[in-house]
Amino acid sequence: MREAVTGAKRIVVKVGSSSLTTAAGGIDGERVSSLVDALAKLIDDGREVVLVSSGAIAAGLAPLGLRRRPRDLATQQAAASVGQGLLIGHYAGSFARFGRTVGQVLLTADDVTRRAHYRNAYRTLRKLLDLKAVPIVNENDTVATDEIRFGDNDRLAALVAALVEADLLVLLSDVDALYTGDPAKPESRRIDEVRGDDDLAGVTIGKTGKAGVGTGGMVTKVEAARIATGAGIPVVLTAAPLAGAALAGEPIGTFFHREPRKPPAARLFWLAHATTPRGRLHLDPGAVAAIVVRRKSLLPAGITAVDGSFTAGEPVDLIDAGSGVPVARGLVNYDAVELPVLLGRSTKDLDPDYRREVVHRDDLVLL
Ligand SMILES: Nc1ncnc2c1ncn2[C@@H]1O[C@H](COP(=O)(O)OP(=O)(O)O)[C@@H](O)[C@H]1O
Ligand SMILES: N[C@@H](CCC(=O)OP(=O)(O)O)C(=O)O
Repeated sequence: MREAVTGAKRIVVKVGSSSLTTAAGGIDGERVSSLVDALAKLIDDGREVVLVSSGAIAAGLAPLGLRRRPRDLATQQAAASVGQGLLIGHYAGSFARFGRTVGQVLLTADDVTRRAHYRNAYRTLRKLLDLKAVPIVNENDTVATDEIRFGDNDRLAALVAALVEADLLVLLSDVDALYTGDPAKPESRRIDEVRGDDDLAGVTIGKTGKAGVGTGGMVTKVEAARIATGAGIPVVLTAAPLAGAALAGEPIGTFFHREPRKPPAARLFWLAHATTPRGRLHLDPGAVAAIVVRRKSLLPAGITAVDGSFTAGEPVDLIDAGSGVPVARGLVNYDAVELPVLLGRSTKDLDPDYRREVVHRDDLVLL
């Protein structure tokens, strides 16, 4: 188990807002420095580190005279816009102590789901690592709208780990491990390892901690751990001040074992876990079998109905019309308004402009 930690060559480390800010608001320079100390040591040991850091919104509060985390998206975005620069400034200064350069990478889920964007994001991260710079990733808060937003960075970190094919994901928070219930309650017990969903049965996974600056609480951390372990990447969850010890292989925090089965391609992971479908295509039984069993592309002939308003290139869910259950998600090749006249029609009867697949098999992930 600890070998998975000490032997990991490429590591994605995610740190939450609650671990970076002072009680009064604003970035806590000392906490940033001690995290950077631990990460710089890893890099000096020849490991590759991608940091996913929250904290932009929290860092922007004090300079804007905001007393608490705003609820509305526009003010959160303004705070993130002010705070992101400050946050990166802190990291740049702190990594400079070790002669290391940092690179800011701001991502939205939509960016990374489309094939060309995905390749681009991967290339940028890969090149930063090759150039021995430390990529520091955050959600692109100023442009992400409510519908497409992660909000928390836990799932983003899991998807970045899949994107860079990391050997390990480390989730750092203000709590030292996953507990069986609210860690403030004396009856809650620490969970050392999680092998699968059975180990989570009976665990009360709660919302954010007392700091009030985090977003997802344990819910999104456990979800992130599921996504990463499903992509074949083990996860360590612990408190930020314990990062160095945990990464040195000490039995600290909660270790989530990776799943043994072969994961789907990383881009499709983003499609399944990071996107919000813009519409639904209802499929007849033949089309469901073609997609689920034979892993074919979706053609107009098997679609019985369409709902939602989407444009070509956006994510849609493919629904088994019989049961109403979503069976797959894919990037659609047509606008919603183009589809009704094509439904149920054989491809050879269609105008040549409309002979392309509705969803190509390479852009499909089973749910
Ligand atoms: N079962 C649990 N085990 C551990 N922590 C939990 C649990 N349920 C809820 N929490 C809370 O989740 C908080 C961490 O989430 P959050 O505040 O979003 O942090 P971050 O900013 O690091 O993402 C902890 O402070 C803890 O109070
Ligand atoms: N992108 C946002 C993340 C928001 C947030 O609070 O995330 P987290 O602390 O990881 O639950 C930010 O930088 O403020």
